[in-house]
Amino acid sequence: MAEIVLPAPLQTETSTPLVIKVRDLSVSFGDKIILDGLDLDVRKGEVMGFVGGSGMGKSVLTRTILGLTPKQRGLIEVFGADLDTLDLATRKRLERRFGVMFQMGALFSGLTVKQNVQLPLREHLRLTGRLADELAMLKIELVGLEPDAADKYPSELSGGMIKRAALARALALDPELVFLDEPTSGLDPIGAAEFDELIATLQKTLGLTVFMVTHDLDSLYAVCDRVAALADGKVIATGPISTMLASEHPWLRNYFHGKRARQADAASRPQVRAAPLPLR
Ligand SMILES: Nc1ncnc2c1ncn2[C@@H]1O[C@H](COP(=O)(O)OP(=O)(O)OP(=O)(O)O)[C@@H](O)[C@H]1O
Repeated sequence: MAEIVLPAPLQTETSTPLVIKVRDLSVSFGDKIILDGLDLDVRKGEVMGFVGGSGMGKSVLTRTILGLTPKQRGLIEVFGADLDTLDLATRKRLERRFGVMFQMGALFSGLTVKQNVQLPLREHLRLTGRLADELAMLKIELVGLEPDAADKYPSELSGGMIKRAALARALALDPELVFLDEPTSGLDPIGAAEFDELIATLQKTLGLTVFMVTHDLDSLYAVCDRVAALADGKVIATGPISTMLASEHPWLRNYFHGKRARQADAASRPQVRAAPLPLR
């Protein structure tokens, strides 16, 4: 019997596959409710910026998606799989598909940059020492560090170098999805702009999906395709910057129309602040 070939489904914007799907997520610590029925979609190939007031639960959401913080209720799917239901081996295989850059880099202080970058390689792959060295050096170069940074310890690095080393570690396993928790915090404006540019370039060239928690308005303008905003335990708005600017929600009005917001908006104009990717 002849094989029936079905046409490939149309990939409209709304049918872009979801890399992260969160539904009705609730997380509490004791009687303190942090996330309360939160829904979120992150689409394949996009940079999603995640914003919200300090202490609102951005890092808690990231850690819950990663399976590091337990949830009380709700569904979380990463690459279409509910991490809670996977056996250990399947879960490990899935975890190889995402990389994480924690707040402030979170490098191991007793390990060199190269050894830090090699940690995920050693955890997930059986490599010879030489191959692990070569792969780590590739990642170190990929993030714009000089080769001599490889043998330095975190205490010998500048803030910007620490961020780059942490990004190299997050990219060690060639992930499809990268979580970045406040990647530009603590950097001066020039360092932050360079880091934004690096993220945008890597996202484009490696075809990454990026979930980026940030307070940095410049990063939102320069790097993100869409933004999701967190308040009162829920995502209160999702969309491109234009959606955020049009929102009447008091927190969003304050965040996107306050004094610092106007500076970021002005700085995102050509020639003033490098915008590596056009806003979509
Ligand atoms: N393990 C934990 N036990 C108890 N409370 C916690 C725990 N982790 C986080 N919290 C609380 O959850 C709330 C949200 O914290 P989270 O770090 O997610 O905030 P955030 O939005 O990332 O803040 P910031 O922007 O300042 O980093 C805070 O009140 C924090 O104290």
